[in-house]
Amino acid sequence: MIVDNWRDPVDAVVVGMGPGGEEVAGRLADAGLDVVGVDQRLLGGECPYYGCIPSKAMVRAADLLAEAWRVPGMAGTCMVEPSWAPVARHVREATADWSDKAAVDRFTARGGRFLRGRGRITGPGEVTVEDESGREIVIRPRRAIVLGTGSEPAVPPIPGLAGTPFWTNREAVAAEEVPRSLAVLGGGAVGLELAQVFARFGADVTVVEAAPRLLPAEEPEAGELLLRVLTEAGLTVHLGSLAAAVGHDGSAFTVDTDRGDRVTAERLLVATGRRVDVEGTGLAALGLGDASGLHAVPADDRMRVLPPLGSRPGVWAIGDAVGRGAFTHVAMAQADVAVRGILGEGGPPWSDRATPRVTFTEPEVGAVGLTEHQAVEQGLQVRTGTADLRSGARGRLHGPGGDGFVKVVADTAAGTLVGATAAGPAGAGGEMVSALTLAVHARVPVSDLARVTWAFPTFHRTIAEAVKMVL
Ligand SMILES: Cc1cc2nc3c(=O)[nH]c(=O)nc-3n(C[C@H](O)[C@H](O)[C@H](O)COP(=O)(O)OP(=O)(O)OC[C@H]3O[C@@H](n4cnc5c(N)ncnc54)[C@H](O)[C@@H]3O)c2cc1C
Ligand SMILES: NC(=O)c1ccc[n+]([C@@H]2O[C@H](COP(=O)([O-])OP(=O)(O)OC[C@H]3O[C@@H](n4cnc5c(N)ncnc54)[C@H](O)[C@@H]3O)[C@@H](O)[C@H]2O)c1
Repeated sequence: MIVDNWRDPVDAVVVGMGPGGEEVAGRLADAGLDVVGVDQRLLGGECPYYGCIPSKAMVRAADLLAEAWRVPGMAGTCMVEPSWAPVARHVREATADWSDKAAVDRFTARGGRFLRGRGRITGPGEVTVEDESGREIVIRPRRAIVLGTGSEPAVPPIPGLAGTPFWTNREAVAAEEVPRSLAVLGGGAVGLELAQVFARFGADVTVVEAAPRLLPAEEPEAGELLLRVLTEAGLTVHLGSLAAAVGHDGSAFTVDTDRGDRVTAERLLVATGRRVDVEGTGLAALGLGDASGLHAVPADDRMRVLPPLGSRPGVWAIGDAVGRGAFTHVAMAQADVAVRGILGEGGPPWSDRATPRVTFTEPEVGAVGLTEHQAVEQGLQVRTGTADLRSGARGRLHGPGGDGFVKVVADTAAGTLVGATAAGPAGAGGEMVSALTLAVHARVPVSDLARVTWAFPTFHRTIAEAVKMVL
């Protein structure tokens, strides 16, 4: 093993160059700091290569098909022959064929230096990177170590699963063909977005979800609506079902659930959440307890793991690794807080009070802040209002695919919204929730919201109907 000390002065080392790490490293480089960005895989992380970008390219194609199927009865006749080839091509283009050359060039053009390898903290103020040739490089930055190590698919220890050719999101987005049948473990965002895509392209899809409803982290109304729409479209959904055993005979998977159901499918997608490799960050070298027992990197609301002390650089952590929302916009917002901290600028700390999240199924489910259940659990006096999208003119006109609702959660003592959900046709749920995000973020009094003039005939006029109920 060759161990080398990094010779040039370094101000900051960013370990993990996903959307969060890339933002921190790029902005610090822009500010004139000597920055080394380290990633063991691709500069850009999960989102551009295996997550948001390829999955949304696939969702867009599937939505186009669904709209075309709605032409009969509303706009004439339409012959649609789904083909996966252009989708696979679009995904390859959108991911630059899983090459980060352009991203590395962009980063180095900003003055950063990129090191491909696995980094870990090996002592106070010290990061050791094992590069692809096995060489260990020790870097002692003067100002900051930033952990942006993200998350990876969590694969449950289901008997028989290990060693089978199952898919996670990483294989699913690289699919060159649509499987005849697909079993999906997990009815969260990853599972449902991809389940609907493959079903729309002709796969016979079965979803196995452990919780009693789909999208269990969101309002129950969202899960109920998705269940109805997906089962009407021919998907099979097993709720409250844990996969107890998996088998693979060389051509097909079997999944046996704890409720005695057996699902057989050509492909199996495991979409049961994400895991953070806390131990792999080397946190224990900072004396931060037994890192192997932690599910996320502990950071305060300034994204600090350890503040700078004397000549010792501070340690910051951002993104999926800190376990406070696994979304690209969360990683970017936390990156902004960390950058301001490292550069000694002021500004607000991180808050998830008005963090939006969108599941790009159809109905598309946008949500912000607290669900009703979470608000009650926090001891708030809660009033909710729910209005069907079809109670408005636009929803009624829309025809097939127009299912949706707006639900608002008000804190009656404060007189403001603390959470909201907007579900609607592809594109609409996420866009409708933008207005609600602003309302939660800016703590707009419900009495003011009730006086807003919303354009006619839009889906978002349904917000007015829901808000009336919490006045
Ligand atoms: C299928 C799918 C769809 C998604 N869709 C959306 C969406 O539509 N909208 C949205 O907001 N979010 C979406 N997400 C979530 C989003 O991708 C993540 O929240 C986001 O990528 C997190 O960014 P990050 O910077 O924290 O880390 P990541 O993107 O996870 O990147 C971490 C990087 O760190 C590297 N790394 C880890 N450990 C080390 C180490 N020890 N040394 C060196 N490098 C290391 C990894 O190789 C990786 O490149 C989706 C996720 C998936 C799986
Ligand atoms: N549109 C988006 O913004 C988007 C899209 C995809 C993913 N993401 C992010 O990535 C994260 C991970 O997504 P995900 O869908 O993998 O995780 P998730 O945690 O959202 O959902 C996983 C689901 O799997 C279920 N589950 C767990 N173990 C199971 C088992 N053994 N058998 C059956 N079901 C089981 C859980 O009950 C849960 O509903 C999300 O929380 C989200 O933050 C975001």
